[in-house]
Amino acid sequence: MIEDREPIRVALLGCGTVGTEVVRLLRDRPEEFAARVGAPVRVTGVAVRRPHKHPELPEELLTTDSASLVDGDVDLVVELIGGIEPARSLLLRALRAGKSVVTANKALLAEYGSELYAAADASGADIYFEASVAGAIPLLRPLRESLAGDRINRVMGIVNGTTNYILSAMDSTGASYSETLEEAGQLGYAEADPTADVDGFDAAAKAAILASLAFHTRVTATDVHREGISGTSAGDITAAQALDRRVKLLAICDRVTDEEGNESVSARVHPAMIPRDHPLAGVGGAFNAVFVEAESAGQLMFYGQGAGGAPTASAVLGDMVAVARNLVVSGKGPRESAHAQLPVRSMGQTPTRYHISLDVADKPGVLSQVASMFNEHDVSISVVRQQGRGAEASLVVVTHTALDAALKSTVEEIARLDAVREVVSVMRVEGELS
Ligand SMILES: NC(=O)c1ccc[n+]([C@@H]2O[C@H](COP(=O)([O-])OP(=O)(O)OC[C@H]3O[C@@H](n4cnc5c(N)ncnc54)[C@H](O)[C@@H]3O)[C@@H](O)[C@H]2O)c1
Ligand SMILES: N[C@@H](CCO)C(=O)O
Ligand code: NA
Repeated sequence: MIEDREPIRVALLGCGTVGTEVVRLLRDRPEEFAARVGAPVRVTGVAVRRPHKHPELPEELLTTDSASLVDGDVDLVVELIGGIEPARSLLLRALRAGKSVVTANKALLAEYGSELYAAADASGADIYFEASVAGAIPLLRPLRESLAGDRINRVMGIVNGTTNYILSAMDSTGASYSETLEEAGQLGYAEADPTADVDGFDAAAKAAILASLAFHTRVTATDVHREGISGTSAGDITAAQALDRRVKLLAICDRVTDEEGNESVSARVHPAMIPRDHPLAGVGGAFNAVFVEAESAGQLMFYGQGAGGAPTASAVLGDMVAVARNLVVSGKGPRESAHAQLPVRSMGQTPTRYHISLDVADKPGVLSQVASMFNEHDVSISVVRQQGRGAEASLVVVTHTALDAALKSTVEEIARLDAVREVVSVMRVEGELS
């Protein structure tokens, strides 16, 4: 009988938005979990900061002493505190003692992932972290396991719900960035301090995790070029609409092969214009979606709820079942795979495409002056649109692919031309043939 087996003892660290849902789901369906695992799963302690805030939990489970909980008789430590410390020390402590770990902590993994993997490897413990990227969406397990026999060339997606909510609202209502951010806060999407979301830190940590798994290379958050959406204006959104495009904050991880066949990787987070008929353009509100392009599998798309208590708890519970099953059969989950160790490109050396919208003087020769700047930097132009507006005219240029540094310096020089009154919008373009 399953219920007669030794239970898998779980320590939960942190009981906030996600932790509360994990506890609820475990308590609602204990028999189902036992049947799927092959042994009962029992929470033996919950570390919290303020026990009086958790009247829903039996008092004997609650503790403020996380370290003693980790050191006690537990088989699995589930970390839902977030941030670097004390999460890092607590997880290292657990792993070094041979206790497996499930975490949703992208900030920690993106900075100290290798340290955690090494500790897990040394003691034979498991580390699972599906909830850390794109919440409920099964994405990391497909990368770590299902696609382990393929060769991934690109991972591109929307991995932050808060910013996607803001950009979607700006696109549909024409509202300004600050109005929409306030709204997102009221609806509970944006964090109390929304910096991690709107400045792209959250998405950059996720991009580092995705690039590491996709390219079997250690990529940390500092390797990821990061631009948030605080500089995205209603003018950028309108400029995108005029070209039948939408602005999305994208995390993009690429395998880049140079002319000599040398491979490297690049990882970046920035707003980009994508065609309105691109599947990522239709991802609205706080949803996430990620495209994976693999050599044999072709294009895959993962879509669903990337944030929120219950959706994120679904991913945590899936990982808990995986670890518990491994414990029952004395198996092991996947280890770190960083054998390729490809060099990481700087943003300047990453191939991108730009959309540039300019207010220019409406007189002859302006177009050729602008065009010659692109020529000088060896950047070729894909689309040019010029529209007269009385004394002023607007000029829109979309380039072909070039190195980002060349595109950036071209724009800087164009901005200095006398005939250019204002650079209205500069944004990268993704999701179409160059
Ligand atoms: N909320 C989401 O939508 C979501 C989605 C994906 C991943 N995550 C990740 O899940 C983790 C938890 O997020 P959350 O939204 O539940 O955060 P939260 O702030 O709601 O919960 C964290 C809890 O940990 C507690 N805590 C802080 N320090 C502690 C300590 N030393 N010991 C014990 N408890 C402590 C806090 O009091 C709080 O209750 C984070 O790593 C986050 O990035 C969250
Ligand atoms: N703040 C994050 C939570 C999920 O990681 C978001 O908005 O996507
Ligand atoms: Na996920």
